[in-house]
Amino acid sequence: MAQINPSILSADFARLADEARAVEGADWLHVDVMDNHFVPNLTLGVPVVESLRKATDIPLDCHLMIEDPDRWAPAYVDAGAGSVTFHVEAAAAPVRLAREIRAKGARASMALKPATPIEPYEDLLPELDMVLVMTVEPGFGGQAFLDVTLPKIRRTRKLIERHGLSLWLQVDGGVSTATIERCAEAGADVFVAGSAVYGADDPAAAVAALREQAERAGHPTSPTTSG
Ligand SMILES: O=C(CO)[C@@H](O)[C@H](O)COP(=O)(O)O
Ligand SMILES: [Co+2]
Repeated sequence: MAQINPSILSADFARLADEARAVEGADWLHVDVMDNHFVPNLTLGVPVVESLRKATDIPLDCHLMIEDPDRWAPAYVDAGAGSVTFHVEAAAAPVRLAREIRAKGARASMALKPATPIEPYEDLLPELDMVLVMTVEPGFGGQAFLDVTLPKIRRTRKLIERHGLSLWLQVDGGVSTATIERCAEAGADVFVAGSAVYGADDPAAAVAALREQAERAGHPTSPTTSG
């Protein structure tokens, strides 16, 4: 089944608990952590993740857009994240970091900015539970989807298949009813959507519509779309 992860970056930060509950049919809640160094924007950190964990039953998918994730990522597992994504461009020791995240009980995920190729990191795939291919430059919600990332989604799906792995392949940035089919056809099976969900009159209905569209277009061999 295709998974839809609403990004709270597009939610009302003064009402985060309510905003989390507004999408309770969603698979994961995507939490964008930005440090104003790795990206030119600042959002939230460990205490907010701890509070969100208490406020909702949806598992938390923390996307760390921060420098030195080797140092900070484990604290997000302790705070209650079920999945922690670090940017490979920022990680000093990605294998060690992925192992540490998994050893602490969360899913480990590696993100790639639009211009970062997957091929140099092929050997890391068995250490991971998910790869995130960014479909906009990280830092802000509401940006236009970058079509130039579609070939990388396809190549990443092929590498996952070649290695016989059941990794999830997440896309994040500009995902909407206008772009989700292209992502699903290319092989993505986990879809982050911020403005397309929280900008809708009925966020829960927007999640359901996106999921249905992704499943119809889904790549036949991706583990989450083939049942
Ligand atoms: O990580 C990021 C942005 O850096 C995302 O998770 C955005 O929050 C997605 O927002 P939309 O592009 O869907 O509005
Ligand atoms: Co994100």
